[in-house]
Amino acid sequence: MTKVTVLGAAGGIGQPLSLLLKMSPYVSTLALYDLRLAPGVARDLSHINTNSTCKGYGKDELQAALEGAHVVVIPAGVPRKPGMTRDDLLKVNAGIVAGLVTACARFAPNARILIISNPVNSTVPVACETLKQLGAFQPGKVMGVTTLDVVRAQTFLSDALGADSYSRESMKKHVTVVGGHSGSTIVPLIANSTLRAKLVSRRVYDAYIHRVQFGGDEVVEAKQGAGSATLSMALAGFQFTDQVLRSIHLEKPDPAPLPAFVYLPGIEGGRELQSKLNTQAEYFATPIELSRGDVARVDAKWLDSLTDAEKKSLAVCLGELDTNIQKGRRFVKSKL
Ligand SMILES: NC(=O)C1=CN([C@@H]2O[C@H](COP(=O)(O)OP(=O)(O)OC[C@H]3O[C@@H](n4cnc5c(N)ncnc54)[C@H](O)[C@@H]3O)[C@@H](O)[C@H]2O)C=CC1
Ligand SMILES: O=C([O-])CC(=O)C(=O)O
Repeated sequence: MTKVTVLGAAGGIGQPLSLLLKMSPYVSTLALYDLRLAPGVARDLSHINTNSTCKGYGKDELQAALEGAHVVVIPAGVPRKPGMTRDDLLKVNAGIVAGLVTACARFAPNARILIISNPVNSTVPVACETLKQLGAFQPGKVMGVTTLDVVRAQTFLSDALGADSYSRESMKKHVTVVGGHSGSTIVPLIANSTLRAKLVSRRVYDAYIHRVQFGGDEVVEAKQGAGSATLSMALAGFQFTDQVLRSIHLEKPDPAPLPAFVYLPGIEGGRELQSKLNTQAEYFATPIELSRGDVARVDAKWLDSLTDAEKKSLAVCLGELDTNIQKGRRFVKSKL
């Protein structure tokens, strides 16, 4: 019996994400919370003939939505409009995330908390620092969701190589993304040297990296002020949640293929990764090992096979990432 709670469930991401979760065999109770419309969205989904129950909770029902939750997914918060950076969202979204994780600490203290709300590079530090202050921080249970970068990196790699010869599905084993979730903090890594060489010889490598890093802008501009990626994000958010759910449910789940943005000092292998990266940045998106739904270890193996171009991207990423992290930290400190 697994209860999943979505906070921000009536939004552009929340609705399709909830639909996908309603289809999951690993979810028995789906709780949808939002300041508006959640009971309506939940009633709609509750007519679907899968085995989970689905209930909506309004503004004053956060406690009931969270009680007993094993996994809490947070897509609550404002999205970008053209001309804005993700950083511009921090002022509003930091307060929303801090408020919601405070409620998680009270009502679902052992739930895994999956944070989608932007800017992830700062909202994850906001969540972790808030939980630390409450004495409720369990580092392996807080994960920033950077899966959309991975999904894009795979799709765009197939496009850049020629989708006729290189299917999108087959790209899953060849590329991942580390770093953070905005602009140049997004660092795609192509593990397959033959594919990498093909991109370089076609002179499309730099354009490919740029497209992955700024894929969010493409959608924001195309939606002309009506928000940012919602459907591809719902799929990405579902893929990541599914990875966590499989780790909770299955005796021998497949190794987790998707990275997460996590607090390194609190996780086995994290300090080693930090020291190998030679960085002060305590939060970083990296491949993870899950155990019963919690991040048990982070992996530094990928560092051994970086190309010069990837090393350069990583250096740029680390410079910017720590600034984003400190902004999140400062927000929490300013509320003391
Ligand atoms: N991690 C990632 O890769 C991505 C993150 N995002 C981010 O996800 C967030 C949500 O995006 P959309 O769904 O498009 O926005 P949206 O505006 O369509 O939906 C957000 C929902 O959050 C709700 N909400 C606001 N404050 C709340 C609170 N305190 N408690 C519960 N619900 C609350 C709103 O009522 C709304 O229904 C944005 O911050 C966006 O930037 C978007 C795409 C990708
Ligand atoms: O670009 C945005 O604001 C939304 C987002 O994080 C993405 O699509 O990657």
